[in-house]
Amino acid sequence: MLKAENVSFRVQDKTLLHDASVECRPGEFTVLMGPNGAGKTTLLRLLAGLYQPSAGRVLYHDQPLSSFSATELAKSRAVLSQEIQLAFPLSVADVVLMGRYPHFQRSPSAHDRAICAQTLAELGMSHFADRDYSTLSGGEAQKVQMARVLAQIWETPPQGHRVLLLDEPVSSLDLRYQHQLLQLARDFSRQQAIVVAVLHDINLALAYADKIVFIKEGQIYDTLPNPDELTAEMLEEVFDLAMCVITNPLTQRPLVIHASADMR
Ligand SMILES: Nc1ncnc2c1ncn2[C@@H]1O[C@H](COP(=O)(O)OP(=O)(O)OP(=O)(O)O)[C@@H](O)[C@H]1O
Repeated sequence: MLKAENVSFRVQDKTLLHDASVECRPGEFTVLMGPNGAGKTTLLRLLAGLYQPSAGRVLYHDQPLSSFSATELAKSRAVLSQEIQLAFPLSVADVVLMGRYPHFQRSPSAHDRAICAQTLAELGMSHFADRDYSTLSGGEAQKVQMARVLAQIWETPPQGHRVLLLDEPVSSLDLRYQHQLLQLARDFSRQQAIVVAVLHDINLALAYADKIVFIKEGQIYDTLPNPDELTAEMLEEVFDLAMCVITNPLTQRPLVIHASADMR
């Protein structure tokens, strides 16, 4: 279990997140949603241990996240950030291999390379292995970064569960790959991994999330353990848009349609 207990995060005199509590369980795909600047990335980075809470605590397997060493964490917790810039030229294969850095000393084993080849294949990117990463399109680069984080936590550690934290992982992907990547993330959670993703598309969240956490103005507005119970009223409050929840004729699941705030 990965758990935030009453966490707050302040920078100088500004509170970016206030008193947030969330529980992310193995086997579960949790989605964080909310308006721009609400605090989603801040919460994800707190869950990752990349930020230290100003108040409250983050627990991983019932122990403070801060009690784990960086190397220990890197073997079981991977983070896909929004913008990734490389300072020097690398091939796609080398970028994916970066995910294996916590697992080898001087040079990667055949096993490390095999895992990287497999994750690149999972993302349909094998044929890009030798390409200069800097020449990739935004969507291609996003798929390669997903292959990198999957390679990092491909194997379950002897104790505990793997944690995959994804910040807007489909922002550059076409519709088909948005579904493919989220399917992959959900399948990954089903191997008893903890998966948390920040998404902006409520319909994708509804299609893939086991739990949706809504964040607004630096606070958790609501947590929906069953996304099918989503109401238009709640969405209107969070996003300040006119919303309607209908049934998707293709899936028979809830589908959200929206219009400008003037329609409310
Ligand atoms: N280092 C910082 N100093 C001051 N303000 C910051 C800092 N980092 C983030 N913020 C502010 O904190 C707020 C929350 O940021 P965060 O990145 O968590 O939002 P978000 O919900 O992920 O937004 P988006 O949907 O736009 O990505 C924003 O208003 C942001 O400008």
